[in-house]
Amino acid sequence: CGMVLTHLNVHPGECIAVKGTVPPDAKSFALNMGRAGSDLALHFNPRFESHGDTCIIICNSLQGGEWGEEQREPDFPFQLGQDAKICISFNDQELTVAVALPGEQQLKFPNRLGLEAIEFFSVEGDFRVKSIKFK
Ligand SMILES: C=CCO[C@@H]1O[C@H](CO)[C@@H](O[C@@H]2O[C@H](CO)[C@H](O)[C@H](OCc3cn(Cc4cccc(/C=C/CN=C(N)N)c4)nn3)[C@H]2O)[C@H](O)[C@H]1NC(C)=O
Repeated sequence: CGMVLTHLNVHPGECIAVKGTVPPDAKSFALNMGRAGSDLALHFNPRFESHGDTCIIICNSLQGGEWGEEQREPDFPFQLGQDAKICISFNDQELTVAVALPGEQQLKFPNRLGLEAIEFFSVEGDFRVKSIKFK
């Protein structure tokens, strides 16, 4: 039910810079990127309180509609009610998610799909996008 961008053709070395706000009552949001909604190199899912998880970032891939093995990141830079700036880039080895607001944190996730271009990008759940820039 969130924003969906397609036909993006983002290549290694370029980045997707998303700015937005986390609502004060947020439970969870997700940034998804890859070839299509069912073919994600990265599902980046900060959980404030969801699925029994509290303040943890879940990363995973989705191939042909099947989830891979979760990567669970306890370093949690997001704060309820605060703005956030998230820059996503990738190469043949990994995807990098740099959270520049609040704080400064980088998170890496293997490029399991061997993705060569990010065509699809979506935002789901409790995150109000203010701007998206392609750099
Ligand atoms: C312990 C039992 C077995 O283990 C659990 O098994 C679950 C099912 O596999 C995993 O959960 C799954 O994990 C996946 C990643 O791996 C995806 O995140 C998936 O969600 C897909 C999905 C996305 N979307 C859209 C969306 C995304 C974010 C927020 C909202 C809406 C927020 C509404 N806002 C409110 N209410 N304020 C909506 N919906 N579903 C989630 O179901 C758990 O992690 C896992 N837990 C552990 C500890 O292992």
